[in-house]
Amino acid sequence: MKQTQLISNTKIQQLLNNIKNLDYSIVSSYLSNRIKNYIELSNKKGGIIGLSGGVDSAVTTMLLANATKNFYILLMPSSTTPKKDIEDSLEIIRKINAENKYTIINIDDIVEKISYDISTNDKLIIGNIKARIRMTLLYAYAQKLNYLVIGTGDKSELLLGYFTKYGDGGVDVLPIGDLYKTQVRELAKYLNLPDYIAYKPSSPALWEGQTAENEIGLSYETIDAILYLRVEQLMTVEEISSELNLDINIVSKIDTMIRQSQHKRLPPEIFRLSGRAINSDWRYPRQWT
Ligand SMILES: Nc1ncnc2c1ncn2[C@@H]1O[C@H](COP(=O)(O)OP(=O)(O)OC[C@H]2O[C@@H]([n+]3cccc(C(=O)O)c3)[C@H](O)[C@@H]2O)[C@@H](O)[C@H]1O
Ligand SMILES: Nc1ncnc2c1ncn2[C@@H]1O[C@H](COP(=O)(O)OP(=O)(O)OP(=O)(O)O)[C@@H](O)[C@H]1O
Ligand SMILES: [Mg+2]
Repeated sequence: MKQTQLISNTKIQQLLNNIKNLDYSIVSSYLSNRIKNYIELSNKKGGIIGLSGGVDSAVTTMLLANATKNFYILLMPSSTTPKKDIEDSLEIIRKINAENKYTIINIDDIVEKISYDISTNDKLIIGNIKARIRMTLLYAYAQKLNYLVIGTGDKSELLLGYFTKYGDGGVDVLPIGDLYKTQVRELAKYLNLPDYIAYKPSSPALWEGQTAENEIGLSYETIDAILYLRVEQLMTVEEISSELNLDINIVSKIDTMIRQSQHKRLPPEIFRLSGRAINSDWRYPRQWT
């Protein structure tokens, strides 16, 4: 089915109107407060963030700047970063008066060195290396400043596993991790970000011309409608297909992506030998506190 057909699907549009219908003033102040508290509870001084010029990092940067004056921003362009994304990032930095709180580090040399050493020109492998180099730089800066690494993943990407494991997924906290992409765009508008950022087509920019919707093969409108019915309403794949008038293979594809990316959302599996294996359920015992 063509994407235009999917976007003009009125059932999807109606559902999206519901999904988007949040009080963004409350969402915004709640999330900034949570960032502030989380930094304090972690005994850290502030937060560091990678700003790409995309809507997720733009929104999270605004929330961080509203949470604390102790924030720092890294721009880490590579040869595949569009110039416009760097300009848009600098525009956001001006908007929040953070001209003395950012650094630009071009990652091309490091990427080239690693790609050469492992003899690869595979765009996916190199793309994931880029994401992990950015993570490495953010953690180095975080330690230098005694800050936390503030992640930018949204609920749609987290559910689909559309991120690099231990790359952009390697962060300390995910402030917008419970907002679908379509909700993040609404929050961007509430935060007075310009439309060209709020509605910028999502792209990891890991290779030239890459866009999330092309790589996944569906629009975020369709993705979010399916995710919402599957995750919040617990509907079956068949029910969603009939509810949204969508080919069952499309719904199945999203369902499979959620299932196959579970490992990215959890700490590494530990093979249990004792009664107290330190797996994802384990918490230190209450009596310790
Ligand atoms: N069942 C399993 N249990 C435990 N580990 C498992 C596993 N299956 C794979 N793995 C491990 O996971 C690795 C694959 O995961 P990963 O390395 O992430 O690689 P992969 O999922 O193949 O690629 C990352 C995807 O995320 C997209 N991305 C990346 C970065 C940023 C953004 C963005 O939106 O900005 C999007 C990127 O375009 C690409 O489509 C495997 O090489 C393997 O090591
Ligand atoms: N050139 C870059 N400079 C700094 N950080 C970057 C850069 N590219 C990616 N990142 C970091 O990796 C994160 C993941 O990228 P991703 O493309 O998912 O997010 P986004 O660009 O903020 O929004 P969108 O998903 O809509 O494109 C970014 O939010 C940002 O924190
Ligand atoms: Mg992007």
